[in-house]
Amino acid sequence: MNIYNRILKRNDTPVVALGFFDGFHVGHKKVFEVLNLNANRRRKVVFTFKNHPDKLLGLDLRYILTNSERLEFFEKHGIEDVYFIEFTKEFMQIDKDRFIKEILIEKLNAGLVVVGYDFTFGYKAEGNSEYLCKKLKDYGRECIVVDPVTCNDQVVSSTLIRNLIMNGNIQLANSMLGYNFFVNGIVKKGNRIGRKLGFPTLNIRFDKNKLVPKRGVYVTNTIIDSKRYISLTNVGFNPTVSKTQSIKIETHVLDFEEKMYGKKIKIEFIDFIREERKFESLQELKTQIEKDIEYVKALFCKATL
Ligand SMILES: Cc1cc2nc3c(=O)[nH]c(=O)nc-3n(C[C@H](O)[C@H](O)[C@H](O)COP(=O)(O)O)c2cc1C
Ligand SMILES: Nc1ncnc2c1ncn2[C@@H]1O[C@H](COP(=O)(O)OP(=O)(O)OP(=O)(O)O)[C@@H](O)[C@H]1O
Repeated sequence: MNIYNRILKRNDTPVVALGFFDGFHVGHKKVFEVLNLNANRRRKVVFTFKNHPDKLLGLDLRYILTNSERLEFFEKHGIEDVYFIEFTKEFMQIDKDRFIKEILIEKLNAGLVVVGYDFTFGYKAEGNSEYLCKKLKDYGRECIVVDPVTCNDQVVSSTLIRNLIMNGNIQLANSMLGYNFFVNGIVKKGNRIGRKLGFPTLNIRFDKNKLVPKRGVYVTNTIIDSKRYISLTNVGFNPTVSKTQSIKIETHVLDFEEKMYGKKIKIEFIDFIREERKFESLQELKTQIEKDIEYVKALFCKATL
């Protein structure tokens, strides 16, 4: 897959999907399915931004997928060329008609454009999918608008999924994503209290733009060297043992003892177990973690019956 940071003039007539696609949820997947089905041997292209437009407008936004994870999803779904553009104050000034004429027609030479029902574009998001298709047809180009994809009677969106994850509603978020929400990280040194407690944990360093689930304890899968292990993950400040205000993600992997510093792991979130609490003593924390582990072990026993 080619990644372009500038928009160069094309001579072929590619099929183009438009959007930010954070999370690559089931609605986004549908857009890509429609693109693939209608490509007819034309090159499959995505036009997207590196940074979310709302971030430039001052919103403190964390992403469901980091940029490299988002690019991986594009590649897995058949995309050949990505226009991965910085959303700047200058770009923001481009109005809807200039976007269609100068970018989609004169530069990308799009033969077909695929967007979802709620796609907006151009200065102040004044263009919508209906306007886009009408104009593209005037230029003799094809355009398809994908109907809203729903889950549990709700229209799926990146914003909704971010809120579910931030509120600990991982199961519904995962249904809407079509895969388990995950955080990739590199194992770093912790305070080495876990080992003393009898529950060693892998503490991770992760992308500062990655969305972090609500503080608490989760049932997770940890993927190490392509192997999947059942694990329990704590997201929070470890208030029982520390005064830090920076959020930590650490996972206790069941039946796993290896040294891991510097290695890459992936933590997939399955379900929220409980809030993170400040315990009066290490012994109370230890007793609670023992209960958490019993709870998770019982879950997986039932699952294998
Ligand atoms: C399953 C699990 C649940 C945890 N729950 C809490 C909690 O409720 N409150 C808390 O202060 N720390 C909690 N922790 C974090 C522990 O304080 C932390 O793992 C321990 O201090 C070891 O940290 P270290 O790896 O930096 O040495 C939890 C950790 C795990 C693995
Ligand atoms: N549920 C959905 N069904 C069909 N198409 C969708 C759905 N959600 C998004 N799309 C389409 O996917 C493309 C990328 O959308 P975008 O990145 O804005 O995601 P979003 O989920 O709509 O995000 P937000 O919550 O910020 O509105 C757009 O063309 C959009 O219309």
